[in-house]
Order: sequence, then structure tokens, then C-alpha cells
Amino acid sequence: MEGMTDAPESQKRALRAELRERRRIRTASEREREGTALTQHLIDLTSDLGARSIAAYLSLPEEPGTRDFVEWACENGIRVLIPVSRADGLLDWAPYDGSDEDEDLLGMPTPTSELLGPIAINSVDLIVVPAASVDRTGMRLGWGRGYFDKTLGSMENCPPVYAVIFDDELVDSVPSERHDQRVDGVVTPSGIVAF
Ligand SMILES: Nc1nc2c(c(=O)[nH]1)N(C=O)[C@@H](CNc1ccc(C(=O)N[C@@H](CCC(=O)O)C(=O)O)cc1)CN2
Ligand SMILES: Nc1ncnc2c1ncn2[C@@H]1O[C@H](COP(=O)(O)OP(=O)(O)OP(=O)(O)O)[C@@H](O)[C@H]1O
Repeated sequence: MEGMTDAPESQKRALRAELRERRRIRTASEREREGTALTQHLIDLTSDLGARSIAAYLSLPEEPGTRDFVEWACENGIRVLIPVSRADGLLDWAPYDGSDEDEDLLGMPTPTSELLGPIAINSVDLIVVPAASVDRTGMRLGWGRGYFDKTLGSMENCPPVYAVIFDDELVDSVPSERHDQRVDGVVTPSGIVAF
């Protein structure tokens, strides 16, 4: 297979490009159907865990949709922290308030609320992370800046961490390196899988 003998970094790069392209060609009707199902599973996960405070992210149009879920959480009095990328490789966190949006330095959507420092994530009951792909052992391939590996790797009492992906992004194996962090499960349009 192409790339099999490459170093993990270049395998990751090739895989991300392929996954990005697969996301790009999903149709509007697929996105809508999958988005509705995904939202319900995210709500169920949060409700089952009794989470009162969560970390999540505001999806871009081509990502599995988290926005209806974030809106639901906010309306139900659940505190939602959204990541804001920093130049030093760490993440600040901004509470979602349902009002205006801004962009972080990588162009990702963020609230305009106050910035909490990286340790703010220590107070949440559930962490919902983006991913490019996840394997059946929970190994996660991210989008390549190491933000979540650093964040999760530095947490002492980490709450459950779930990645949000499309069904075909749950695979048998992903290239990994020493610093890569596993997730506890994934949420896809077909359901919740805990590892
Ligand atoms: N909506 C959303 N917000 C998010 C993320 C995300 O994936 N989605 N993040 C998730 O971490 C963080 C931002 N991190 C990012 C990491 C990489 C790239 C990026 O553009 N990566 C390159 C691939 C580099 C490579 O292949 O090595 C790219 O996609 O072109 C963008 C944002 C925080 N906020
Ligand atoms: N805990 C860490 N400490 C220092 N550097 C790290 C750590 N985790 C990742 N990195 C660095 O970040 C870069 C990207 O790593 P990798 O390709 O694994 O990112 P990713 O898992 O796709 O991203 P993310 O974790 O943001 O989703 C690499 O250069 C890696 O060495």
C-alpha cells in the first residue's frame, strides 16, 4: 500500500489529505441526515454522563456537525468551553454564549466571550474533540498541530474524551507516534462506540 514504509508523520499527512477530500465530497443531503443523527447521540452521551460542563468545538461546514449539539447544551444550562488556538501550541478556552463568533489564529470559529487559560479544561465533565480518524483501540489522528495531544497529555484527572467523526473514519488502525493520545470513544452518525 502506498506510504506503508514512510515515517508516521508522512503517513499521517497523506491520510489527512485523503480524509479531507472525502469530507469535501459529501453531499448536502448526507450532511443533513448525518448531522441530525449525530446531534442526538451527542445529547444522549452528555445526558447519560450527567455532564454539567463540557469542552466541545464549533464545527466548520465540512466537519461532522456539532453546532446543534452545542446550542442544545447551552440552552439546557450546560457550560460549553470552545478551544481557541494559541501561537505557543496550547489552547485557551472561551465559554459558548450563543452570540457573535470570531476566528482563532488557524481560522477556526470561536465565541467572542472572555478567554480562559489552558487549565480551564480541567473543570469539565466531558471532552468532545475533532478528529480526522480514530482506530478501534481509540488511537486518534488529529488535524496535525498537536493541540489536543498536548492538552489531553497534560491532564491529571481527565474526564471521558470522545471524538466526533463520520462512520467511515472509524478504522482498524491509524499511524501513531509516542505522543498521540487515545480517546475513550467516538460519536458517529450511527451511534456511540466506547473503547
Ligand atoms: N472546528 C474546529 N475547531 C478546532 C479544531 C478543529 O479541528 N475543528 N482544532 C483541531 O485541532 C483546533 C484547531 N487546530 C487546527 C489544527 C490543524 C489545522 C490545519 O489546517 N491542518 C492542516 C493539516 C496539517 C497536516 O496535514 O499536517 C490542514 O488541514 O490543512 C487547523 C486547525 C481547535 N479548534
Ligand atoms: N505532547 C506533546 N508535546 C510536544 N509536542 C507534541 C505533543 N503532541 C504533539 N506534539 C507535536 O505536534 C505536532 C503534531 O502532532 P500530530 O501529528 O500527532 O498532531 P495531531 O494528533 O494530528 O493533532 P491534534 O492533537 O491537535 O489533534 C508534531 O510535531 C508533534 O511532535
